[in-house]
Amino acid sequence: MFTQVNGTGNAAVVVEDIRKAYGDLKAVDGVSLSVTEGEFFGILGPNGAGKTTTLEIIEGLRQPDSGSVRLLGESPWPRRVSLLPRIGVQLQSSSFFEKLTAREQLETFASLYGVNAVRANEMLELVGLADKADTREDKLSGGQRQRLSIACALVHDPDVVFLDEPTAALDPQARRNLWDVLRAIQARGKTIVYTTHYLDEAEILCDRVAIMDKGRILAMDRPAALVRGLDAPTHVILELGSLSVSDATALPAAEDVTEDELSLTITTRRPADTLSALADRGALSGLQVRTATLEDVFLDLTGREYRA
Ligand SMILES: Nc1ncnc2c1ncn2[C@@H]1O[C@H](COP(=O)(O)OP(=O)(O)OP(=O)(O)O)[C@@H](O)[C@H]1O
Repeated sequence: MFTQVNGTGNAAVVVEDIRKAYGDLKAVDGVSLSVTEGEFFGILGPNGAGKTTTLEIIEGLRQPDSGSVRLLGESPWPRRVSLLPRIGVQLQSSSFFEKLTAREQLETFASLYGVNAVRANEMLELVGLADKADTREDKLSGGQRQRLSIACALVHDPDVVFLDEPTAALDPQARRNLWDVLRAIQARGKTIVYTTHYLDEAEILCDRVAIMDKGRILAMDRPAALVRGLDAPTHVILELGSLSVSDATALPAAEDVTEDELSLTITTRRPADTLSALADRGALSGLQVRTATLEDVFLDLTGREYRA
């Protein structure tokens, strides 16, 4: 009934060649992907890349012009009621019931799904809002409201959770708190499909990512595999004065050495060799190591600097 993906498990989502145009604009231009059950899958890309449109087509909220989607083995379009209890959807702009507290919002969603209201408290715990249970939604901070909307998407214990830019517009601390929530959701065995324009975040959270630009997927793999595939050099940065430029240049695998008023930077493609030689010399003071990131992958794929 489900399609096997690389023999690792069942496919929760299978998308084949979906397209959606708005007039002349090809918002989604031939996207194919599959997501395995239990996987944390990220759809990444700058504003306007087509992430939301892709997600909404998978969720069954939008009809593609062509192509096919299987969600938990079923076609989500036209709207399929049997799928609704099995999927949780958090939209970019979440709407709540007016004048209800956080707990009441969740209890209302729970009752719509015929779920025991006890789940409301569990969800408040999961998203770290237990102490805000009796606070009205319009009195919550932006980050707390995001977490409440995720709790609402989860209250009926769906198998697949869709989150559209859940960490957008959050301050760094709130983003990190939400990462813990997302990890906790995955630890419960849920499949997560989420969009973000934060490449650094996706690199940390996702099992696999699809990098989108202008309606197309440019690359899809584990973040580490995408970065490794670049064969980009590592920068080993030391405190100024820990080593002379000529000594640094003579280190094994050192390709380039530069100095500025604060630090000495050694460029290498074999960081282990360079670092062990530095350790032998006791010259590791102020050590920082910078490897390539998904932003470098985006630059490599598009020839443009990544701008969220
Ligand atoms: N209903 C619509 N009518 C016309 N154009 C649309 C509509 N929805 C989206 N678009 C356009 O399609 C393109 C893709 O939009 P989409 O929202 O899918 O991108 P996105 O990657 O999610 O961007 P963002 O991060 O800004 O949400 C954009 O150029 C957008 O302006």
